[in-house]
Amino acid sequence: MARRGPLRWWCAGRDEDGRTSQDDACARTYWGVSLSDTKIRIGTRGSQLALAQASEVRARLMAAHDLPEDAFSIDVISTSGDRILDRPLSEVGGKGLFTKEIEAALLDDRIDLAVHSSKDMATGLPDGLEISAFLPREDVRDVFIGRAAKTIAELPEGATIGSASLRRQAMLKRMRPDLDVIIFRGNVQTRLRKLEEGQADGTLLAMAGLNRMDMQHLATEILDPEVFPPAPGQGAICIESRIGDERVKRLVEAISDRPTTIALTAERAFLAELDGSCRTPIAAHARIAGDGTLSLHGVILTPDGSEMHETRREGVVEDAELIGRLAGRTVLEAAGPGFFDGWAG
Ligand SMILES: NCc1[nH]cc(CCC(=O)O)c1CC(=O)O
Repeated sequence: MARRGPLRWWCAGRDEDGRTSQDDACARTYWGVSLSDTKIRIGTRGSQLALAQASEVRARLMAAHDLPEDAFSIDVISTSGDRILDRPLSEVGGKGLFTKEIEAALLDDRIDLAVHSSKDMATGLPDGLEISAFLPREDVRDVFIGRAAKTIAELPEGATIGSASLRRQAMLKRMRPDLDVIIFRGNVQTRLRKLEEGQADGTLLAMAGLNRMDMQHLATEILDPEVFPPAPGQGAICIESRIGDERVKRLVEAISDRPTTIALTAERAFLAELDGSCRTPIAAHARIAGDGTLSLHGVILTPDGSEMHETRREGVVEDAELIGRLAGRTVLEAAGPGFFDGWAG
């Protein structure tokens, strides 16, 4: 892959007297390469949540490597998922929608690393790219934001709930078959505006996103992940980069979180085993207990919630991938061959 010039890295270095200067004389040597004029380009979507996540990555990298803010640029890339707002994701082509254009920028060497919500990432990445780090996981739970009532249980008969997530729709329908779920696409701000306009009596969002935008006060009910398990990867920011880009690899290694990486390995293996896309309601939640045991809760449902298969599996963290795969196989077997027919389309 073509690389831009020498491996130099812009750095507002400090000389011995603490003065800040930017010339080569002050450039520190970083992993044997001189720090000079090249910024680390962070690619991200442009939503408020995406920008909050990109800033968090930048802040962690600055702290881990003692770098100034302007050693980085945050480059906003618009994705088809941001532009197509009138159809559910499952109809327009699934998970790749929020990542395709950003991955193209990585492959073209227009950015150096991409910041994503892990739950928006397909299990198969384009050739040449890898997930090089998972950040420490935020709250994994879903929340209900209600207008007609504070909790799902208290909603009036036949209330309308806005959501674009098949998983949330299926689990809601399972709890309350009388509810009417309508498509709510768009970023968090768009969905909240639709709710305010009265287009629905409530919506469901991830606590993690609200926390990152300092909007946690909007939640009227926090849902128990045992009863309402999250999407695989929910609450975890990941960094995607080019395979073989040693500079980025070493840069992000310092902010990678091991427990999150292990949990996400299990959840994403579960998803991969089910060949999960946005067309399949799938939930998965992996945790590491105090004694170091990894446990995974995996669920699949029909979109109307009428049928659900779940499994729980435990093991050692080294078996994260295997635990996810076996859990996937277990629910597939329980569901039987006809489960995905008819609606998986
Ligand atoms: N598909 C949108 C999306 N992707 C990740 C999050 C939340 C943040 C996270 O899970 O890390 C959201 C919004 C939501 O579901 O409320």
